[in-house]
Amino acid sequence: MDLKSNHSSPVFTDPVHLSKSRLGLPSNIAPYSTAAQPYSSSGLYLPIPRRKVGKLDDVRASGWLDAMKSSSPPRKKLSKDYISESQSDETDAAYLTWMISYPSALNSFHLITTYAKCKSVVLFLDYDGTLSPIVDNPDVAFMSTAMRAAVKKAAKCFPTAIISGRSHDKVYEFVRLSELYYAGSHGMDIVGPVRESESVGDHPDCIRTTDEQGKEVHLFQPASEFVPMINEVYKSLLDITKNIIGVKVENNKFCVSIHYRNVDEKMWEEVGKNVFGLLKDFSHLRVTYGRKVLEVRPVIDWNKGKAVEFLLESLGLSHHDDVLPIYIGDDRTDEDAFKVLRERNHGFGILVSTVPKETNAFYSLRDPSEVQEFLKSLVRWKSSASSQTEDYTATV
Ligand SMILES: O=P(O)(O)OC[C@H]1O[C@H](O[C@H]2O[C@H](CO)[C@@H](O)[C@H](O)[C@H]2O)[C@H](O)[C@@H](O)[C@@H]1O
Repeated sequence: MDLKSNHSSPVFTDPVHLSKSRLGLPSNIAPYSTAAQPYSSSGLYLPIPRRKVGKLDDVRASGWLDAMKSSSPPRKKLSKDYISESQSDETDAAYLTWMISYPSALNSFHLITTYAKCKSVVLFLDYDGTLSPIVDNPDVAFMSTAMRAAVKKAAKCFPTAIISGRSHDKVYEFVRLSELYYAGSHGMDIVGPVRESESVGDHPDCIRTTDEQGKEVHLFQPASEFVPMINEVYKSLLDITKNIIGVKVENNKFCVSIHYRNVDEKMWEEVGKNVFGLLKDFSHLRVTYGRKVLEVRPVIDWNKGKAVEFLLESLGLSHHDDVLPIYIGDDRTDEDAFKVLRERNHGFGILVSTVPKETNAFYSLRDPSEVQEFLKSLVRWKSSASSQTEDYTATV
């Protein structure tokens, strides 16, 4: 997608200054807070403050190796192949127990649609591990044709957005559906719809431009000032990790991913030492943890949860009780979005996982094939609900 941009984004925003301006975004999200506050329709600029610097991230100061391990649980399929039957039964029992708290969204489908009745569903979908299976080489994490068809049909029924850690362009290349909204780089690269009635476009970090198809869109890049720094760190990371077999460094425009999936576990510490060692010189960058990946990103209070709020607002769906946002994701970074929905008591998250995990989601699905089934079920439900309404209208 070739987006023409000539705007430089003031990331180091002053919340006091911002609070004087207007935007239809939640105004009362406290600076430095990751928790969403109740919505106020008054609508002021959403401050995007830097998180406090000078203080190391909790896991950055110690325990990053544990965090690298715990964010990367072994794949169930592998463990089933290699562990004894009794261990496997134990794993299944633990999963079943976990599912009491996080029931399958497929088994709970009737309950979900009963709740969704008369509400407008909005879909937020993570990409890797949700729409495409996790594979060793991130460059070939393609989604299946069947999944693309399911997402396309879902997008015909419900506003649908992809929220990914990958750069906007890369995730768009994989998904290739122009009817969706995209938030790349963990929400730091959003292409959203233009709605004349909304004031989202007045935000200083938001520009109006055209996409590849010539469609008018809002481009929101709250971390654009970090691009030179991210490029510098990307180059340094390539250099300092070049002798660690299996490391892959990926430039995601507003963040950098350092993959250790193909690195011998004995060398994970070496990977961490290099990354955290380098970041000592970059106090405006921090690290988050994904599935066998460390992600270096700017120290701004922006994440997938904020991206969900931004998109809901762009769509004019933020303050409606009859809107039901559903977010499906598999990663730690998706927890920010699950948390926002849970705390606002507005919609719910569905965690994709084959292993029990602590989560802010309400429901679970095992893998992308179940995600596909869930999307297809939603489309069937929507179509039958619409035809029932049509029948009723024809009768009266
Ligand atoms: O937010 P997402 O769309 O889930 O993106 C998160 C990261 O996904 C990718 O890495 C993950 O998937 C790879 C392909 O299956 C896998 O090899 C890797 O181990 C996973 O961490 C992507 O490459 C990253 O840039 C994203 O940040």
